[in-house]
Amino acid sequence: VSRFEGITMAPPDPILGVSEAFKADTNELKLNLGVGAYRTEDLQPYVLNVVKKAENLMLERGENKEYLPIEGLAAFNKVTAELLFGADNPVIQQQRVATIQGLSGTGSLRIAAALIERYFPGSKVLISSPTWGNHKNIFNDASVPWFEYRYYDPKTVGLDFSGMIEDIKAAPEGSFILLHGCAHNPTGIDPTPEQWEKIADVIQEKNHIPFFDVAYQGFASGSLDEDASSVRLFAARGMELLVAQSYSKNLGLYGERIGAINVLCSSADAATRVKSQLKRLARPMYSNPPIHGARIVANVVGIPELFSEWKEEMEMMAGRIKSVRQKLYDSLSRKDKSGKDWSFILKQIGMFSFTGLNKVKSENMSNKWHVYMTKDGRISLAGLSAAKCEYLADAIIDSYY
Ligand SMILES: Cc1ncc(COP(=O)(O)O)c(CNOCC(=O)O)c1O
Repeated sequence: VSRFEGITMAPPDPILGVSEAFKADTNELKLNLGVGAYRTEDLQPYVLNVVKKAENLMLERGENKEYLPIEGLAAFNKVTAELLFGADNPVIQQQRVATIQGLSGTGSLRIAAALIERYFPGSKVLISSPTWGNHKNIFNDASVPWFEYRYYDPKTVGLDFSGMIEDIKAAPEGSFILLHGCAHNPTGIDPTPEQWEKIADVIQEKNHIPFFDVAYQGFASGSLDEDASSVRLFAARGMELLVAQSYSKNLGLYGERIGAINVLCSSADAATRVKSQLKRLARPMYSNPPIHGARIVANVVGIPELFSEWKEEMEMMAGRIKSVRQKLYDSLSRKDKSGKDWSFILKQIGMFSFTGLNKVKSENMSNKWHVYMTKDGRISLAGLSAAKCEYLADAIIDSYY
C-alpha cells in the first residue's frame, strides 16, 4: 500500500505562484509586477557591481568551504548588527545584542518564532493587516499563535493609525508586536516619525516586545541610516526587541539566503545566554548557515570603498523605483478623467505600491492586460520600467472601473 498516496496537492504560493503564471504567458506585452525583486530599466535582474567586486576578491583569496559555526560567520554577525543599530550605538558597545546569521529574512523570522515558542509559551504575535504573505505561514509552522492589528485603511488608502494603536493597546500584556522596519510589504505605507514615537509609547506602556522585520534597509529611502531609524528609536528607549534582517533586496543577494536575527537584551550576560539558545534552535533545523553570502556582506561592509559604492548603488536602485512611481502617478492622473486622486501612490515608499485593486480586478489585469500582480492589489514597482508606465496606467484604469 502506498503511504504517500493520500498527500494532496498544495496550492500555489500567493506571491511566487504569480511568477509561474507570468512565465506561462506567451504574450510579449506581459509584465511581472508580482515578486518583490529588483529589475533594471530593461526589466532584467541586477547583480550589484559591488557584489561582483567582492566575489572577485574572494576568488583571489582561494578561501576554503569549511563549515561555518552554528551562529554563522563572525565577521558578518559583527557588521550586520553595526549596520542595523549604527556602529557607535551604545547597545553595540555594551554587547547587548545577540546576533546569529539566519537563512535570509525568512529563516531569521523562523528562528525568532522558534525562540518565542520555546521561551514564551502562550504569548501571541500581532501582525499587521495586511502583511507579507509568508508571516502567517512562519508563525503557524512554528506553532506560535498570532492575530492581526489594523494597519491599512482602504477608505484613505493609508494607515489606520488609531486602529493600529487601539489593537496594540488591547493585546494581552507582553505580546510580540511584529513591525515592518521600513517599506511595509504589501502596502508601501510607513508610519511617520511622530507615529513611530506613539507606537513605541503604547508598546512600552503594555510591556509588549517589539519584533522588527527589516527586509529593505537602505532600499526604501536609499539611506541605510534613515531606513533603520524606527529600530534605533526603540533601541534608544532602552527597550528589548528582536530584529530579523535580510540582504535579498538591498544587496541583491536573493538566492544566497543571507540574513540575521538580532535580539537586543537588557544586559550583555542575557545576550550571551540568548545567543546560546538561538544556536541550540538552529543546530537541529539546518545545523549551520551558507558561507558565500556572509562573506560577500562582510567584505562589502568591511572594505570602505566597497561600502561607499554599495551605498551609491542602493541610492540608484531606490531612485529608479521612486522615478517609476512618479511616472506611473503622472500617467494615471493624466489618463484618468474621473478626477480620482491617485496621490496615495506617491505617499507610499519602497518596492511596492498598493493599488486598491481587489482580487477580481487584479485578475482582469492578468487575463486582459497580461500584467501579473498579487491578488491583494500589490504591484512591485521594481518590476516596472519607465517605458511601461503608460501601458500599466491604461491597464489599471481599465481594471479599476
Ligand atoms: C517584509 C518581508 N520580510 C521578509 C522577507 C524575506 O525575504 P528573504 O527570505 O528573501 O530574505 C521579505 C521578502 N519579500 O519577498 C518578496 C515579495 O514579497 O514579493 C519581505 O518582504
